[in-house]
Amino acid sequence: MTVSERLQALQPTEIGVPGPTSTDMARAFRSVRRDPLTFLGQVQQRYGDLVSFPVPGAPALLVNDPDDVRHVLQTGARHWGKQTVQYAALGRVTGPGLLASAEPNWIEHRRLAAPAFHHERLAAVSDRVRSAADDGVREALTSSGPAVVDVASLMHRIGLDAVGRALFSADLGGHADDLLRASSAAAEIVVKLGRSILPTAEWAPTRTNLRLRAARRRLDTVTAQLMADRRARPCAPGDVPHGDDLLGLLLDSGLTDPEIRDELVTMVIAGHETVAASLTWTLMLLAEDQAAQDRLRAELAALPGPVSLLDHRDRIPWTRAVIDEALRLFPPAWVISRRSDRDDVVGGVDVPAGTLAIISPWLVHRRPDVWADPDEFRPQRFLESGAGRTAYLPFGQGPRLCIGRELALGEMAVVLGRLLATHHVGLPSGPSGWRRPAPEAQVAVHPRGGMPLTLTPLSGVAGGRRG
Ligand code: HEM
Repeated sequence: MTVSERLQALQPTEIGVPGPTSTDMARAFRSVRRDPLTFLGQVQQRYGDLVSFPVPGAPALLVNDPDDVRHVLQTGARHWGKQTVQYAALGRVTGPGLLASAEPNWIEHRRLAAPAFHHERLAAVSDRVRSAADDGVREALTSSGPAVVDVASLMHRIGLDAVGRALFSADLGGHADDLLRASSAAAEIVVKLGRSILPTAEWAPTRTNLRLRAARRRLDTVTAQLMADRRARPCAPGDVPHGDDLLGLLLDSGLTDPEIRDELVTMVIAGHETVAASLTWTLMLLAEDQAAQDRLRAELAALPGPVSLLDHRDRIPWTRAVIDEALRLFPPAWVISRRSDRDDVVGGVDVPAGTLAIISPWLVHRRPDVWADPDEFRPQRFLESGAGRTAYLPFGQGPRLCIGRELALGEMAVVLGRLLATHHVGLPSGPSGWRRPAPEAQVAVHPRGGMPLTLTPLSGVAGGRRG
């Protein structure tokens, strides 16, 4: 039976919610796989805020209304867990680490990891994140004149380095290439598995399984090395035995080595792909909007010292508004899924236990009833009180809210601060010949084919633009 025939044979559970039929899905199969963001947008436009997809067994619903989203992720969260294809696929790389875990003991792991993300801890690692940004910029930008640079790959490198230095106190330099390759390969396979409608057995020697195993082996080697290096490190009397960063906390927590490995891999994958993607889109938006870029540079230059991981909280409102708006337009986590463990009501409709809820921040953030001119880049809206906050979830909502939120927002401000203090960001072909790279929904939303932007040292910018 072909994929198309299998799709047509699916028997959805009828719950009286409109949505595409099996035949529609079979016809759209290729475009769904190629560009799920456009497909979801079209489906929402056609069928409304609650859309049913034809999958076998329990219903699958696209949930768009902000109140319904809050019900699934927050108020009713106890009964909407992570037993979904999306997280099962991720779990094949990260194991039951914090992000993929569908287990009730997830909360214990969260409590163990939380101190590594507390404010005092973030304040203490600001210097390290700054160094990661400085080193990345220095290595990549050696030219004294304008250079067209793929900022997507530059931000990947800096994002990975920053996570390593902030959470493992480790310069991942020696491992960076290996980790980048392994985590990108793993991420690509996770996406493929997550979209596959025909599950393959994990043991089967398929090309995907073999590549996944190779990526896992590389991730295992690097994390084992990180643990061994830390255990071998001498500890001064009175010090926390293995250090007070995330790696130290985990090593002293009583978790087993495989459990620690799962958390480390989770942080590497969750922590660098997302931040790198957010920074990439933010830089594109700033290259398109020179006034916003100048204002951000001026705000950061007016700080009494270098940008810290906590400044985004209240000291740099414009920079924070730019970041918030970039995360609205390009939320890296474009889809969040949950499955109910009991009968429930969503959007006024009775849904049975086992219902799958698909929530797309990409769609919620573009609701014209909440966000005026939703496709426009207008950071100012975040300076106006209460603007659209109920329909804003780049970091999720409820108990599974991103644990790395503060670190990510701080990192973005620090990296933007360091890069824009020395460089002007522009469009390679000038505004008239510029076409945005298409957003591609992978584990995070990345620009297809990279993001070439022109970076010019400030001394070399025409008119002597200064930060
Ligand atoms: C701009 C950057 C980031 C974005 C947009 C983002 C987005 C998200 C979202 C939407 C969730 C919730 C997923 C769900 O509810 O199913 C999440 C969870 C999570 N994120 Fe992030 N994230 C970012 C940065 C980070 C960083 C820097 C780290 C760590 C280094 C991190 C680690 C995690 C973990 C461990 C979870 C699972 C938390 C739990 O379930 O208890 N994230 N993130």
